[in-house]
Amino acid sequence: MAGVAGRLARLWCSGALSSPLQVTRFPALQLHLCGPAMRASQKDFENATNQVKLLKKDPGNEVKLKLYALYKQATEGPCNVPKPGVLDFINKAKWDAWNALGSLPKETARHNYVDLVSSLSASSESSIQVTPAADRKQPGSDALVVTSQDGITTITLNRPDKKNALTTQMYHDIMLALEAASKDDSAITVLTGNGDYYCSGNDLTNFTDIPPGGVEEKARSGAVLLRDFVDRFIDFPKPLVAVVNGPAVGISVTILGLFDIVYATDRATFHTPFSHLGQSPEGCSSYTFPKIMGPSKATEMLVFGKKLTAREACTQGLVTEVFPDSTFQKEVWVRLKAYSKLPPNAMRISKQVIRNTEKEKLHAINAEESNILRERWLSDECMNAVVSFLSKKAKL
Ligand SMILES: CCCCC/C=C/CC(=O)SCCNC(=O)CCNC(=O)[C@H](O)C(C)(C)COP(=O)(O)OP(=O)(O)OC[C@H]1O[C@@H](n2cnc3c(N)ncnc32)[C@H](O)[C@@H]1OP(=O)(O)O
Repeated sequence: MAGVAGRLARLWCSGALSSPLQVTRFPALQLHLCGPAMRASQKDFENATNQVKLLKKDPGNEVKLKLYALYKQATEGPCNVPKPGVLDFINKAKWDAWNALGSLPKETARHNYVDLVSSLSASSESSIQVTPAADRKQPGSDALVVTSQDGITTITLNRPDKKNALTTQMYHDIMLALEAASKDDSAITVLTGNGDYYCSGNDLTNFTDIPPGGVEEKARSGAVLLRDFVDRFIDFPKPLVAVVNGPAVGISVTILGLFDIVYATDRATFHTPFSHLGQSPEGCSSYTFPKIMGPSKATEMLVFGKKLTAREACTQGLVTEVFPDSTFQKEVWVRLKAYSKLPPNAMRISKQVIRNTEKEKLHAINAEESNILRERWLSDECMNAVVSFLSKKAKL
């Protein structure tokens, strides 16, 4: 906590807060850092110190540390008191945050304090419970719905009439949603589907949208998109949970190996029919599946296209737990709400400890799988399979 607050505060002093999230979340502050200095009066400052006591929402420890540091800097100037001992966690975190402000002038600190309180007051006036996070970029269509509630950001695939097949736009939107979720206040991020399917994988009509550069260009851009998409899952910093509400196909199955928890209804099935489609595994499954379930079970799925029931997938370690369909939603959300109340920083750090050693390897595997698929997409085997599906001659 102290480290995060310290780093934030140092960035703050250096004027280097530049990500879109920070820009939108603290617009007034950003204006102050980047534009001409406007000064807050002593009266504004006193009003802000009163206003802060009236906030309806707890702004969280990181923000409280920032407020503390700015208040001390504004009233006492640079930190010159002795550093508390390492075991005095709270006072040490406060000291770190204050000390990180360095020689920031008192009146700048006063101004930043007023701006911060005013941005907090504005956001705490909202009484809406279920909202897309205020600073989240909205997806480009309603095929993806993103909500935040109870410390959980939920990304819902919302094309039930097409079994939640992933269009090119949806890949982009999911990447945007993950990026926003990685920076928002939620503790946990969930991916789920609306309707009877979780996801039927890549929308096969994506293959019909051929650019002027022809099929080679299509395959090249598809491989770049696939690689970027899977990279977001590899790098996602918070606990990532799949709530598999029904059958899952193709890429929606393979990326499950990059999730931290997979909860499934007993109605779900897991199907990766790559050979049938003239394609090859993606989503790092060529590495994660053999690791999770052993090479021969992975081969049955990824090479022979064996469809697993939810219970089989659970026995093989791909699914964490299976729930009866009748109680699935209720049981899963009760559980996730309880998890979301755990200290978010501790969860994030524990995830890093579990996952970070493999990240480099996963990125390399993702690059390799995407390259191989680029060639597969140009093969007769793949083109014939897509044409068969599109002409309604073949279904899985
Ligand atoms: C950036 C690019 C990255 C690429 C990454 C690569 C990923 C690889 C994969 O994901 S491979 C998996 C591809 N998916 C499939 O092959 C599934 C194809 N769909 C089916 O076989 C069936 O639709 C089904 C088994 C999923 C469901 O069958 P059911 O009979 O229950 O339902 P319908 O077939 O009537 O489906 C309803 C409508 O939905 C359309 N649809 C379903 N899935 C897809 C899909 N993947 N792509 C495109 N369209 C899909 C289906 O055509 C129906 O549409 P209609 O009502 O207009 O007829």
